Amino acid sequence: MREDNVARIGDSIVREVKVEDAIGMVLAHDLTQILPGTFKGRLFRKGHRVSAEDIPKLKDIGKEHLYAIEMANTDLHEDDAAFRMAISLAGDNIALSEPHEGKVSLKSGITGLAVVAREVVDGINRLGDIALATVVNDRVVHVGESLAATRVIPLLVSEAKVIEAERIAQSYREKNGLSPVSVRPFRSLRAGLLTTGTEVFTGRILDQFGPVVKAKLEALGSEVAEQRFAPDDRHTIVNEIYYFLDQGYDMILVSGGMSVDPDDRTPGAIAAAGTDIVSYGTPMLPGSMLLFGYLRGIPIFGLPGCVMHDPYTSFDVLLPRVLAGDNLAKDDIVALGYGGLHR
Ligand SMILES: Nc1nc2c(c(=O)[nH]1)N[C@H]1C(S)=C(S)[C@@H](COP(=O)(O)OP(=O)(O)OC[C@H]3O[C@@H](n4cnc5c(N)ncnc54)[C@H](O)[C@@H]3O)O[C@H]1N2
Ligand code: MOO
Repeated sequence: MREDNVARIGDSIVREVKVEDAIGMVLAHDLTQILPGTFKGRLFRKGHRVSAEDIPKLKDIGKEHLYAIEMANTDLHEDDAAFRMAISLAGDNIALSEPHEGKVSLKSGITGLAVVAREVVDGINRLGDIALATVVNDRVVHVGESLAATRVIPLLVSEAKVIEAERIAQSYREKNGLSPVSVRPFRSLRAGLLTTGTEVFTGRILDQFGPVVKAKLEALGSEVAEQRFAPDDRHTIVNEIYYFLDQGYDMILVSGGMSVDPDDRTPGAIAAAGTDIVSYGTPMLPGSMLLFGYLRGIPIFGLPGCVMHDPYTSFDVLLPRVLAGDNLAKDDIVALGYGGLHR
């Protein structure tokens, strides 16, 4: 085996070996092929023993040299470092992928709400040489969906850096009693849905709110236990809200009549029923006319027409928070404005 070019990565010594001279050598890391539009992935796995047939394939992906590594015991291989960071971050309902091209993904084991501690993410990314990319906090994730991925930038990284990342994760865990990356499960709630609108009540037009709201709740493991209808009349709407309270439903939804017309009676009726209104008006588009409050401790939503029409509104942000058990306050609504323009 003829060796040229000896270098250091961290405290380790790496030798570049020409691929022609590498038959019998064991690959030190995954090797990636990219065929634009067709394929991007691992062509050779770490640990693969190079054979004569591999040489043209290695040249096709631009490899003229391979690394032979003498690892210092103060360094970690990219796969091992990424895996250790992932373990230190992972909490409830998280499953880890195998290391793949130096990357480990943290995936959800359930449908639930992502918990991602931004201070930990920023703290780890400030260290340099290691990368942690995540989804944003409070996002809905489904089974198998990635919340976060760890990756090391050089092939080998000083173990001290990984220990520092682990310390950041551990100190967050001690302070907050939960892991920096986890998934909160949803409660299964039974909701009453009151659909307002004289045009719907009288049969002039067909209800389109019911199917949309039912599908949204079911997708998160809850249900519309009963749907009722009311004309644009404040007294009737108040009485129907009390009917739902008497039934003991966990959540009350009132659709339609949320805007500025004289026939828009819903916000007034929800207030007249005695609701503690957290906010009427939500700084997100679509969904700005949404109302959220609590009536005798039961979450109650006033749902504007856009919920029926737009696939992603303020309802799609706040409903999962309620299902995860959050008690929403004014500041939670205020925070939706920044980044809340979706139309
Ligand atoms: N001048 C302004 N106009 C509007 C404003 C505003 O602030 N100033 N806000 C807009 C926003 S944002 C929304 S969202 C909409 C709708 O608000 P509403 O909740 O009051 O909706 P409605 O007036 O009740 O209905 C609008 C539209 O949808 C039809 N509808 C209602 N319910 C049903 C149902 N169950 N099934 C089928 N169709 C339904 C209704 O007949 C109307 O055609 O207001 C903007 N305008
Ligand atoms: O409540 Mo409207 O949503 O902003 O479309």
